[in-house]
Amino acid sequence: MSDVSFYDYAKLSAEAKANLLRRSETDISGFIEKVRPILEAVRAEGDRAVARFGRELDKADISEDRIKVSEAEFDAAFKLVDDAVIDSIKFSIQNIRSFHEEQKPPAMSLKEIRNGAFAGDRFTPIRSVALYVPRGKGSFPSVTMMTSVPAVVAGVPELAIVTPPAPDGTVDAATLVAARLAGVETVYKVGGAQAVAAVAYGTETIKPALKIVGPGSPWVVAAKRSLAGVIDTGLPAGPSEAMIFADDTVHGGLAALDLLIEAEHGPDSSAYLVTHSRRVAEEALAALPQHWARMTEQRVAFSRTVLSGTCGGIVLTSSLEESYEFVNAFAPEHLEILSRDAFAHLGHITEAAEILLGLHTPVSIANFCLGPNAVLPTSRWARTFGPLSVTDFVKRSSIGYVTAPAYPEFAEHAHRLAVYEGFSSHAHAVSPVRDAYLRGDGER
Ligand SMILES: NC(=O)c1ccc[n+]([C@@H]2O[C@H](COP(=O)([O-])OP(=O)(O)OC[C@H]3O[C@@H](n4cnc5c(N)ncnc54)[C@H](O)[C@@H]3O)[C@@H](O)[C@H]2O)c1
Ligand SMILES: N[C@H](CO)Cc1c[nH]c[nH+]1
Ligand SMILES: [Zn+2]
Repeated sequence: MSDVSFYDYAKLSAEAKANLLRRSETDISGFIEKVRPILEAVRAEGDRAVARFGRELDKADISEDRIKVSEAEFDAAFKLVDDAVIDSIKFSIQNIRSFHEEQKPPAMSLKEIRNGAFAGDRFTPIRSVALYVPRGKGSFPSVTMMTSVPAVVAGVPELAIVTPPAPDGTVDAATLVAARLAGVETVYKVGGAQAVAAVAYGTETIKPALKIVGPGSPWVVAAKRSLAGVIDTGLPAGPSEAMIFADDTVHGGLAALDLLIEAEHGPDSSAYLVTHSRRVAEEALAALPQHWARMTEQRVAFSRTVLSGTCGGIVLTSSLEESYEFVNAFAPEHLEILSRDAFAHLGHITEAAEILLGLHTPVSIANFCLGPNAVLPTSRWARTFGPLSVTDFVKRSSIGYVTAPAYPEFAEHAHRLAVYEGFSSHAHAVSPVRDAYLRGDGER
């Protein structure tokens, strides 16, 4: 297909290579401006603004008294969703739970640092967390599972899902089923920037939360960035992105098949095939029309936009080393290593949020049901952030305990350093003044 962006990597200038690293959300300043009045209205008017934006932006039949999903709506959802889909949700939740249980830190660990002096960590759940489940260019029971399961494993006592209402004023039925099966009781019908504001400030119906996690459109990303001083906004998860790394042991048609997985999310997705094999690149180009012929019109349009634009396409390198270089520079959200010897490449890749190995681990399996979390950092944040995990739902306190026999040695060193730094009270607290109190004859 001539309208697919094709890059001969070795021939690109440094500037052109840098341009390949851009994402649609790289410049989000326009959205920041546009969400400001939404955030302000929710802060000032609460439920009234939430319902109004639901009607205006989601075109939903929604009023202030129907923002919270009722028990009757949960019951109806279980009747609406096909039994086979409920089975798949249960299969996925089992795997996601099994994976995340391994991440649960011990409630407390103490190490004897020196004789009689102990130090360690204690982990306690964050008191309240909101889980953002998108619904615009798709419905996402999968995101419900990926956010809810680690939160429940962590033991967060106050959990609530926020998700946009559909035009008939309902929440996606499978999202409600997944929420209940994962152990989340509360769901609010609010999405976009107004959802982030509602859980940051609280409204008459919606309880404020300490943190919000979950991926979303640029509206959600912009609202999170704007309210980062009010609520903990967790790892930055924006529009989906994937890179398919293929060596010369695979068919390019298979690489094209997997390239389309994340390219179909929306026009703002990013999706690249990188290969040093011209045969693979040409087979991929030739296969795309066959794959498009099997897709829905909307998904063809999204993926064509992505693959023909500046955030997607095929990158032909001159060597495996150059392919590794491009992957690491891009730091993708999802990476497939499509090779009959995938483990041979793994050691060369350091910057990717999720690395899927071999011919039988397409992104789809990881998106839905393998177990690792599919809420992942986008926009090159994989260079410093990891996937959503149980640790995102707990906070760590340091614990220290010095016994009487260990105290004198520590006091001596602390006193010396306090004097050096010029802190007189710090020094007095570990001086003979303290010793007098400890003996029981302190100053009166
Ligand atoms: N990183 C991840 O783990 C991950 C997982 C799943 C999905 N995603 C990404 O999340 C995103 C989901 O986006 P989506 O659109 O499907 O759902 P969304 O829920 O994030 O966004 C839809 C909401 O945006 C708001 N909105 C839409 N148009 C607006 C306008 N003109 N003005 C103000 N607000 C407006 C509306 O309130 C609407 O409810 C996609 O980019 C997808 O690729 C990422
Ligand atoms: N690809 C998304 C994460 O970037 C997850 C997902 C859910 N459903 C489909 N895809
Ligand atoms: Zn996906």
